[in-house]
Amino acid sequence: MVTDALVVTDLHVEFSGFVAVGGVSFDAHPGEVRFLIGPNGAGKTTCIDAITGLTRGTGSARLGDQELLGRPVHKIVRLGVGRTFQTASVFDELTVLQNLDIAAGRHRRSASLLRARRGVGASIEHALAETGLTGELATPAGILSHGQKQWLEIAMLLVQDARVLLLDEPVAGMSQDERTATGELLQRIAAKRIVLVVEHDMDFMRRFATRVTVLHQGQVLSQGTVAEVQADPKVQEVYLGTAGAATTAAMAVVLERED
Ligand SMILES: Nc1ncnc2c1ncn2[C@@H]1O[C@H](COP(=O)(O)OP(=O)(O)OP(=O)(O)O)[C@@H](O)[C@H]1O
Repeated sequence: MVTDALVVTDLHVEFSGFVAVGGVSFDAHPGEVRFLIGPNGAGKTTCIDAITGLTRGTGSARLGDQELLGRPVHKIVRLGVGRTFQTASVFDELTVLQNLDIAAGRHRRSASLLRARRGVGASIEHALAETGLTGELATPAGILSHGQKQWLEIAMLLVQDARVLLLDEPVAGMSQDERTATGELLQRIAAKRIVLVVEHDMDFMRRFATRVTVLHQGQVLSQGTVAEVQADPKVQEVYLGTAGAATTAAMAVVLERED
């Protein structure tokens, strides 16, 4: 399965007259780990919210020949667009397998959990192996490490066979090893699916992004490879100037390393 491109054109989102996203265009293809970065309030999450139908946007967001904007959330999910949130939204009291069952739309009675392994479907088996969670099948999600919870969310999207994975700050709060494992996981997933990552972590972006779009105040500031974006004086000004205090230090480190 190789999916079509996601093409966002002239996306606008307003909140009571405030322009949060003011004409953003970018595209994402299978085979690349696509990053959306920018200072706090740049409009990154709002772009994802609009693409997934949580927020009303105008312009266009097409997956292949299907327009996503204007469709209800469940129809967009059915077209194969999945997302994660900044805070993992797994069911803590349920096991890893039960969470994956829910994602797969399956209902498994408690008694059958005892024979859980035998009843694991191929798609769940694959998602568990891909995300390194095979050994955690019967673990309640609530006691997984922070990184494992994020991987479970990604596994849930794989079980749903999402063609597009929109990931909002997937490595926030992760250890260095977990970040590396996540980056490698995203590279594997991106071979056949569209992976779009919203991140603040510049080191992670630098290691794993194939193409980057930099947003600033609801507009595209710069777009290109990591090297191109880092060399762009506009990006340097935003990250090293007055804007984006939270990410300035991180970007500065990246820029220094590039020298
Ligand atoms: N529901 C809403 N109502 C009003 N304003 C909103 C709403 N959601 C977002 N905004 C505003 O839109 C702008 C863009 O927010 P958004 O969350 O998309 O930024 P972001 O780039 O994802 O930032 P961060 O990195 O801090 O998550 C911000 O100024 C934010 O305050």
